Amino acid sequence: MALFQNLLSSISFNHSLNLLLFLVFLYIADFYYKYFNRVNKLPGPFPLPIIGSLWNKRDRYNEWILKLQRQYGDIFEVWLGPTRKIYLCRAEYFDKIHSLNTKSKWLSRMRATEGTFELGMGQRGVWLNANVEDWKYNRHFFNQVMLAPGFNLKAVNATNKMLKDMEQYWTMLGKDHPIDLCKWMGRFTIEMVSVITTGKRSYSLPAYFNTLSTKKADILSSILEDSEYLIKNFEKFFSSLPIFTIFPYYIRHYFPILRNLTKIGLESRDNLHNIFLGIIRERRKELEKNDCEVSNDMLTSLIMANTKKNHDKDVNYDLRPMTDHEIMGNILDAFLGGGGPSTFAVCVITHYMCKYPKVLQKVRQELDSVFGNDCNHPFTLDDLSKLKYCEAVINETIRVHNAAHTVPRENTGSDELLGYNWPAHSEFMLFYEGGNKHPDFWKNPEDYDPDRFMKEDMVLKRNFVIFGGGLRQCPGKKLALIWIKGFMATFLRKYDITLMYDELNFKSTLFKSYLETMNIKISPRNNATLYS
Ligand code: HEM
Repeated sequence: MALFQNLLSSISFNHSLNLLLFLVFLYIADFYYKYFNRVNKLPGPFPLPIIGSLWNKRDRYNEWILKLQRQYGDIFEVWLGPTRKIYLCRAEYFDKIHSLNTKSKWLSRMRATEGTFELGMGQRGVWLNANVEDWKYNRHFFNQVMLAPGFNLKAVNATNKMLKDMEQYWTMLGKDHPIDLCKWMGRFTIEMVSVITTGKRSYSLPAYFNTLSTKKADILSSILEDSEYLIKNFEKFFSSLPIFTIFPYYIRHYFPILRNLTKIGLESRDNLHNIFLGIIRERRKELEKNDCEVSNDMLTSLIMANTKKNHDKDVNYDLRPMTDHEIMGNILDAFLGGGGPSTFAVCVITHYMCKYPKVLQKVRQELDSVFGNDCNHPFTLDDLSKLKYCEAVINETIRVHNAAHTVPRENTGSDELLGYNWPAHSEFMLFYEGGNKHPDFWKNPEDYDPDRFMKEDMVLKRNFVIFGGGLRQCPGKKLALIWIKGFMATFLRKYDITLMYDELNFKSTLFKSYLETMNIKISPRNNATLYS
């Protein structure tokens, strides 16, 4: 130890500087050695050490990638720091990755990082589970719940109820009170995911209402405090996710600012785990005690799956039952996957309905033809299936502004793709937004035109991807459509909406586009102005 201290004290400032310069030189040499010797050299912005290609980025992330697509074509590379990402921007390029083959080498979401493990996601659930076999096991149960008979009906009933509640709170706020649609929809999706996964409300709508009004929702304050606690922990958990996926352990834990954000992420992880493990254990006890009437929420289905108590004839006794931690992983992923993209879709649809009154008029004509004059009539699954023009509006809106503009995938074994041989763990970015706006397949791709989805156009169908594809495609697709169509059916047939801003001020990061806030005002629908 003393020898080491003597050695350190004998190093002069000049020596340290030289050592530092030497290390920087080594880093740069290593970076460019790897760059110039990479396999399958593709075009893309020339990378700089540390920042990679990011020096070239001047726009929102999705807009930058669209620009690179125009410049370099439908397959190019971008360096994020020392990591090479291969961007694919054309629907046919996704085909092999979207395979339905369970033995496919393209089922992994992204390379395992110790950060996602520390956050408790790399080892469980479906979204970031780094072990493909484990992902298959979890995804099997996730699908089973979402495809169960009765699931859609339950989702429709709960959506009707939550949207009515939200409407009541908006009415109580008064007609001049601005409504931050983004925040309200965020709360709505948490209520919905909570009911669907645990069978219980989160009360996040009344809890939010109470923060805005002097009138108070008639719910016990202890319940609302628990609800706010849950929401705040989810917010902290989600916002810390990039820190755990991008920064290595020592930088995350010891670098000022990042250190605090890491601490917040870990605290929220522990709090969420405590909440959900508590709920799971309580439900297990209830189920054991009652030998009960089984409700069809996700939690009960996951606890009962592959147990002797489950008398479902489809049960697969080869698979073992799930542990509490596995169940928790799936439930947390439903919260993680469900809220953001659906909230974004509802907000952007509302925005376009205000900017394109002719489209709104057609939406309302369809809603009126399905629901008649009764503005308060709850919608059924059958009603929603008749809303073909609303579906075209949803498709066109998500085509133009997709919350999930890019999805990552890696190959678990070396394989051929698009004429190149890729070593295992090459990192691909499926840029769905690029495919959905590709000028070879879409006429005037930047125009907002829902009518393009009203024709039987096989070329468009072939080139349109919003929920991903193959075995990893979005399991919440049907649920999201129920929420979004339900929102349109409830609010657009009944209210006129005014935007309290000019431009849609969305943000865009590596994988997602999102809004932080979107203020609107609503007033009862004025048919006279609409059809004049
Ligand atoms: C408009 C709404 C939505 C959009 C645009 C959307 C889009 C996507 C996309 C593009 C993927 C990746 C698919 C792939 O890798 O090919 C995905 C995955 C996923 N989504 Fe959604 N989603 C939406 C709503 C939902 C909802 C409501 C849920 C709630 C259950 C959900 C849960 C998930 C989960 C858990 C995954 C990960 C699946 C896996 O990796 O196996 N999503 N979503």
